[in-house]
Amino acid sequence: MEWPRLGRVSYLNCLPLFYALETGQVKVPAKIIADHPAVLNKAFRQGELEVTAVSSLAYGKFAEEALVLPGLSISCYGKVGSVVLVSRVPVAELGGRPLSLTPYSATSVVLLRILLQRFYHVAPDLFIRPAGTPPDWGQPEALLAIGDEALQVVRAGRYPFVYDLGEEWRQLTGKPMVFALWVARRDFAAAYPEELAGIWQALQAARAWGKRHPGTLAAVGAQMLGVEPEFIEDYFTLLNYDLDWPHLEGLLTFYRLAHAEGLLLHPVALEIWGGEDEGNYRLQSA
Ligand SMILES: C=C(O[C@@H]1C=C(C(=O)O)C=C[C@H]1O)C(=O)O
Repeated sequence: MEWPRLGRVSYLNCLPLFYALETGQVKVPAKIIADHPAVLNKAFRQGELEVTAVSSLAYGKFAEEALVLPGLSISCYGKVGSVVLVSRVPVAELGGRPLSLTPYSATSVVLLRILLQRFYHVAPDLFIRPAGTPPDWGQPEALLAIGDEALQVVRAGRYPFVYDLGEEWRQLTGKPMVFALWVARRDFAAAYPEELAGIWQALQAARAWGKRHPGTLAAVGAQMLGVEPEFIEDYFTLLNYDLDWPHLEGLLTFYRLAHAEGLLLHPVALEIWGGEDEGNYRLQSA
């Protein structure tokens, strides 16, 4: 086959995992494709990506088609910086008022709806802004943004009330928030286990490279976003790429609440790829 296609989120949040791959410091046997999470979710389902980051919520919907790569995620424990609700008024006053949702996310939209229903007890008038429009399109009272857009919206400081959804989730559940998982198509894992192992190892090696070079990542990220390196260095300390027990607990809690609120139609049977020789590991959300 041609080189497998490896999807990454096109935001700074993936720079610590991908910089070493994209600059050739670590070789990866795959073709890298960068896009918004919502686009990657869809491309994976359509068979256009063999391995990719997908929104955790999206995985919950099509778990039977995908295996989760072990030890990898896009997560936070507490503040994340790049998944935010910003508002002109306190969230408790948003009832019936227009709240714009990013078109690029799956997890964060459901996370926000869980928070609105269970935590804030308020029902704003939610609408999804069209792709390609700026975050304040339609002059909403409040808006949900993710990724670099979220970083920029917060920095611009035009909204007095800022709710970091990683932090809000921690306050509600005490758990890490897993925004995205890395998944492989089942047919690809079955037919090309060595290739998949090669991609997984490259991701781990690239991430280790990133940990050893925080100054380089901060400088590169700063240039991409047009901000000072210290800002990016601080931001990267908020992001976490592990998938340990606390993450899995956070993920299962997220699936359970999404299901309870009618935002996910069924519980999720999670299956983590065991590598070339080990069996897969199965977990079931309540
Ligand atoms: C932490 C983030 O998490 C992201 C949020 C996602 C979602 O809401 O579906 C998916 C992937 C991540 O990019 C971010 O966007 O910065």
